[in-house]
Amino acid sequence: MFTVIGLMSGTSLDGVDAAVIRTDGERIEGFGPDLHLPYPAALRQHARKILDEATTLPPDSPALKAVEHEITRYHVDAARQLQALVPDVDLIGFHGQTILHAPARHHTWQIGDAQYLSRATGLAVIHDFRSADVAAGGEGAPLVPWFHAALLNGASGPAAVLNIGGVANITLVDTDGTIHACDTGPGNALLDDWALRHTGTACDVDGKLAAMGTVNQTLLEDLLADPYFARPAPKSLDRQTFAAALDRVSDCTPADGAATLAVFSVEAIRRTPLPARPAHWYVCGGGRHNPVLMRAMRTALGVPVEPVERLGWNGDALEAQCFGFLAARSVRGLPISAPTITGGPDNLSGGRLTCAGLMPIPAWMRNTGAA
Ligand SMILES: Nc1ncnc2c1ncn2[C@@H]1O[C@H](COP(=O)(O)OP(=O)(O)OP(=O)(O)O)[C@@H](O)[C@H]1O
Ligand SMILES: CC(=O)N[C@H]1[C@@H]2OC[C@@H](O2)[C@@H](O)[C@@H]1O[C@H](C)C(=O)O
Repeated sequence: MFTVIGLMSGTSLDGVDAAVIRTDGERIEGFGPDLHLPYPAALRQHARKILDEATTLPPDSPALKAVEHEITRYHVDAARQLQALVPDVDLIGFHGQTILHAPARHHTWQIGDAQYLSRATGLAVIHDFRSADVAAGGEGAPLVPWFHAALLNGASGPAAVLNIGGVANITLVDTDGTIHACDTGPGNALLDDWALRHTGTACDVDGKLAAMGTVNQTLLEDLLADPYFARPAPKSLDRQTFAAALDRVSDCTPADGAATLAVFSVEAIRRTPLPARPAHWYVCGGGRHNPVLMRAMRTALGVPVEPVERLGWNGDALEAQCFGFLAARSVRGLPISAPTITGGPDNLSGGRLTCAGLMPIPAWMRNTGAA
């Protein structure tokens, strides 16, 4: 068993989620403390600019390097806070910040300085989780399904775990244990951008704006006509894939636009082609705090839709815990992707190990022969 700190900064660009997990990458012995370190507004803006320009940015761009350093600094801070609470951590799983995801061009780009994180914490860091699968022809996302399946621990299916982050993704564990997954469509990202544009707040807090609006059905069907939604899984998205939807709803009132974008996310979930209809949906990610999204999903799906807390899970820390879990899988050479999850050719391991400078070889590395 390893004690691992998992670090995740998602597509919402809202900050770092950090969590401690005890796991061997197969079984989960337990969880330690978790925390969220929000990015200040200026860093969000800078990171957003990098993300918007990522298709043309050279990797050595000074602006990119500055944002990468600043983002890593928050990860260092988060990891150190957890180290102060849990002194015997073995390693770190560090997702980094996705600024571009283009698997069709064999490219996925997470920024973050693993050397700096390793040096500052004295710990070995597993990072770059997605590129091995993308290089092999897979989508490189979503990667959370192995973790969802381990948490479900053979519970009778078919059950769906839905993450509503900036992008939304689903894991379906079928009755025979097969894990199916894909990104379903937008999650909160469009709503966040719309809310920022019209209210100056980073998100539509508690869905208050959307709740006052009426869905524009013509626009909604127009948005859902995108071929992505009919494509079978596995499939994955960049945060900006549906950014043009904001222009398409630009003539709506702020409230109607928010209502239409909220139902866009929900209908994209409902229309996702799945091999089995889930009898139960468990929801994690920030979108489960939005009552408009949750209400619309209950109406659209017609089966129980509940936050993952119903299963005793922590829906805000789940992705951070996941990258701790995947780090443990990585050091053991276990798969973190699979053909039914990311569409790659095989069950593949992934992640890269970075140890800063002359750090003493950790005990776990001697035991696993990974050194
Ligand atoms: N009270 C709330 N009301 C409405 N929306 C909320 C609320 N709380 C959180 N959110 C939404 O949740 C988002 C953050 O969700 P989360 O942290 O799961 O995203 P992420 O991990 O960055 O994304 P991804 O999973 O795509 O990487 C916020 O940007 C916001 O849109
Ligand atoms: C490329 C990338 O960072 N994708 C994220 C994003 O955020 C949600 C969805 O799109 C998911 O595919 C993935 O994150 C989770 C943690 C995953 O890999 O499972």
